[in-house]
Amino acid sequence: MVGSEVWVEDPDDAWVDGEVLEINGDEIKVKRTSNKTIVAKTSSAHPKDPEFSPTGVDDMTKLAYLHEPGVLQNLKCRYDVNEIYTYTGSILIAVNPFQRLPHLYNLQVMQKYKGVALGELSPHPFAIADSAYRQMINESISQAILVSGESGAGKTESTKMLMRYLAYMGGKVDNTEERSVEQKVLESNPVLEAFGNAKTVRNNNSSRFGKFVELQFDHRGRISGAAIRTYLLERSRVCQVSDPERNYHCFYMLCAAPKEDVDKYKLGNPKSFRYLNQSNCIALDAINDAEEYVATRRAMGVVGMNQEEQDAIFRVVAGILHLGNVEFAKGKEIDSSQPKDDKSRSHLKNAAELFMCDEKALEESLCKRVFVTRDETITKALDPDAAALSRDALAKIVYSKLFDWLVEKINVAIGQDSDSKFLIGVLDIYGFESFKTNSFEQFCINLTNEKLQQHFNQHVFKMEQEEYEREKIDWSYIEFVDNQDILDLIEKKPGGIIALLDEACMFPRSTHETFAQKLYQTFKDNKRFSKPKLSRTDFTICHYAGDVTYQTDLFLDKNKDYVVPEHQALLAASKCSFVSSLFPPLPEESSKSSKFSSIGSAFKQQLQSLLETLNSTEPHYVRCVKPNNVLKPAIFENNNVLQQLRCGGVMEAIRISCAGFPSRKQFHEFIDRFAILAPEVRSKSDKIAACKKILEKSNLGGYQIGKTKVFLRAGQMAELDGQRAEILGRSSTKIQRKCCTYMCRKKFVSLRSSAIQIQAFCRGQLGRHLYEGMRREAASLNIQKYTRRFIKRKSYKNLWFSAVSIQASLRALSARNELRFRKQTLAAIVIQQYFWSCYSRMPTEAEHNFSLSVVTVFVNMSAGF
Ligand SMILES: Nc1ncnc2c1ncn2[C@@H]1O[C@H](COP(=O)(O)OP(=O)(O)OP(=O)(O)O)[C@@H](O)[C@H]1O
Repeated sequence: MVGSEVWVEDPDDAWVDGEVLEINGDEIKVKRTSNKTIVAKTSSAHPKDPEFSPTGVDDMTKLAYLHEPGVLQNLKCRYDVNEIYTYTGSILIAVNPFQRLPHLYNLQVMQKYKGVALGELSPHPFAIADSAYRQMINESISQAILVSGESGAGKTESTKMLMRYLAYMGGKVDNTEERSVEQKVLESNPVLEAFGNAKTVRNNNSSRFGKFVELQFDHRGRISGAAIRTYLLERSRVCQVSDPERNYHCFYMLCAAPKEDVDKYKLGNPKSFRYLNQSNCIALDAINDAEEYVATRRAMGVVGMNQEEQDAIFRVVAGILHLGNVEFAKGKEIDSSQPKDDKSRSHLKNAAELFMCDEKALEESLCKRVFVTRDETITKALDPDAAALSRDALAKIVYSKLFDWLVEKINVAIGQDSDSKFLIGVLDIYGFESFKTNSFEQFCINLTNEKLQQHFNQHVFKMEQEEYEREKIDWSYIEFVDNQDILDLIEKKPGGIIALLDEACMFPRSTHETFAQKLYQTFKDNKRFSKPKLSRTDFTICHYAGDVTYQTDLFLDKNKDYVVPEHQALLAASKCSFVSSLFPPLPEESSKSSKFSSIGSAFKQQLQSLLETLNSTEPHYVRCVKPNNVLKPAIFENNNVLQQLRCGGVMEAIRISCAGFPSRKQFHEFIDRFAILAPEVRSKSDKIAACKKILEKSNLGGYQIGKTKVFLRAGQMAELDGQRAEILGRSSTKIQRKCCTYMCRKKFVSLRSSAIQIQAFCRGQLGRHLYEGMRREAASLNIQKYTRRFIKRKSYKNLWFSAVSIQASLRALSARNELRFRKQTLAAIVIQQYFWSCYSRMPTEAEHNFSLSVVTVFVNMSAGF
């Protein structure tokens, strides 16, 4: 509808939103918020929820529109606020935050989730683990938690959280010295990571094997035993590492070990070993290899490996490194080979010492091959290239046997409980892979994912059915999407790809070309199989998650799980009991009959048994998503995430849901949202009747009313929203009109009253101004008068005061002068009398003058006072 908000496909951002400007047949014109206009196919547009909350919903099934863009928008807006977990029903989607969020996983959080129903608290792996644990206890059914996702998506981290929670719930309070089962299970992680993890372009700590950990519980719900099953360790990495990846962590740890260990194993700089220096990446920022070495040895102790065993393990690891440095040159005989130089000889010697086998025998096993025919035994020399291949084959088989031994040892140390009542299995397995070049490993990985996908589809389908049954609605017509045809193509016996590969491996003359031809012939009409136009040996399988083209070049070699008899004999004869135990003598029969055993078939068997276990459990799913390829926080790449949601089956789950009734709403939510279509229902207390009335008025068909929810077919929610938008649109026009009138009137009235007020004010102001002016003038006259008067008075007063004070001081002065004169006169008379009395006769004139002068002096002197 023109004016409504929609999602349309976009090559860069997967889905973008905008407002519909025009609809022209099968094309719509959409205006984006950036004002950019785009044209898209009407069929590819999806409605946008006008009521979508900016913080999203914690369960995708609560979305009004359960479609790709809605799912993507919801995950993105939650990721933006570090809400990395979201449910899709009971499936947990975990988007890798690429940053530590410790507050999400502490003990308090574990306590919070204990015993709380799924969905009551925010989505979390603890909630999934708790739900599995409760279901196991309450319903006595074994459980499985399947964690999947592409490399670096966070499977191993999620698995650790799940295991921690299960250990917390089922752990024993044990005061004995002996470590508990759950401690051993948790400590097995660092050991398996040291030997089975490596840095890859996609993950700095990538598990190069699949893992199924089975926790066994007693009738009280306590962990009583455990078992770890591993799948398909990537062997080729031991000899071949491409830049900027690394080999398995244990090699670097050992090179960084304390000096006495490094000396003991004749090691040194990792850059000096060919199996490590093919890549420039040696040290990792986030990993301290020396510390990891110590931690790994400690963990090895916890899982029951004694010092002697630990020494032997690292001796074998060092032996492999030395073996890798043995290079070959042409020997004396034609097409023969021998160690290239003294350096190679010295490494050969070191390898022999570390494997505790005979040096000469080691050299022969690398440079020669024995063929047994019906009549005779022929020894054939190998050329330098073949000897190098033989060396690498030996390194790979030793490492793979070592890894199997570690897993076995851990299992023995943890201990199985044969009386256990139920188990909870946690599967951490590689997700679907599709690279530029895909080899046998990708083929096996994708087979695993097809199998798990089928299991997942069946489960989601079952859950849907259960929901419909609970709600008592008719679900009979829902179609089930099945990938059985792909599984048949790969593993059907006889005639599947694996069977044809095994056949090819058994015929000595087969090559990857003949194998590919056979595939093209056999599957020319299979719609899941195709031959790429420009290739003679590749083949493409149309997997549930998309097309993958495989290169057959190394399929035959990689499928052969074959220990060269010379290698077997050499190491079985090792003086080190640990090494010889890795190569127990083969049963007489198998060593004679066929030297070939198929990795593909063995893996298929392993998967079969895994699926059998899973089928006997109630599954729970954790889908891990890697939001970007730069492994950094806060970057959410739509296309990338969408691809993973498709591969991880999340979109398939949604599709299954869409096949039935993808939109469902609780009665009260439905009424809240759509009562506008039938306003009279607001007064109804019967919610079902109210919902029915709304649906009747909207002229929809095919919907179902359950016991607590309304179930709508795909597209019906949009239809209802459209009707609602129309009514809202009409109402809003009416409201706008009324509002405009009201506003205009209000504005007019207020303007008018303002004008009047201004007029009145102005008039008032004028009057006031006049009055004020007059008042001011009067006041100024008064002031003038007063001032004058004041000045006058003040100056008179001052004059008067001065006169009085002058008078007073004059008077005082004259009085003083008079007094002084009198005093002087009196003094002169006294002095005269004195003189006269002195002379007692009439003084002479001289005396008289003298006394006069004395009197004068005296008078002058006193005048000076
Ligand atoms: N919940 C999380 N919190 C913090 N960081 C995480 C979380 N999940 C994953 N990471 C980060 O992502 C990295 C890759 O995660 P992880 O090793 O679990 O991926 P994976 O899916 O097991 O990959 P692979 O298949 O290669 O083994 C981790 O080393 C960690 O740095």
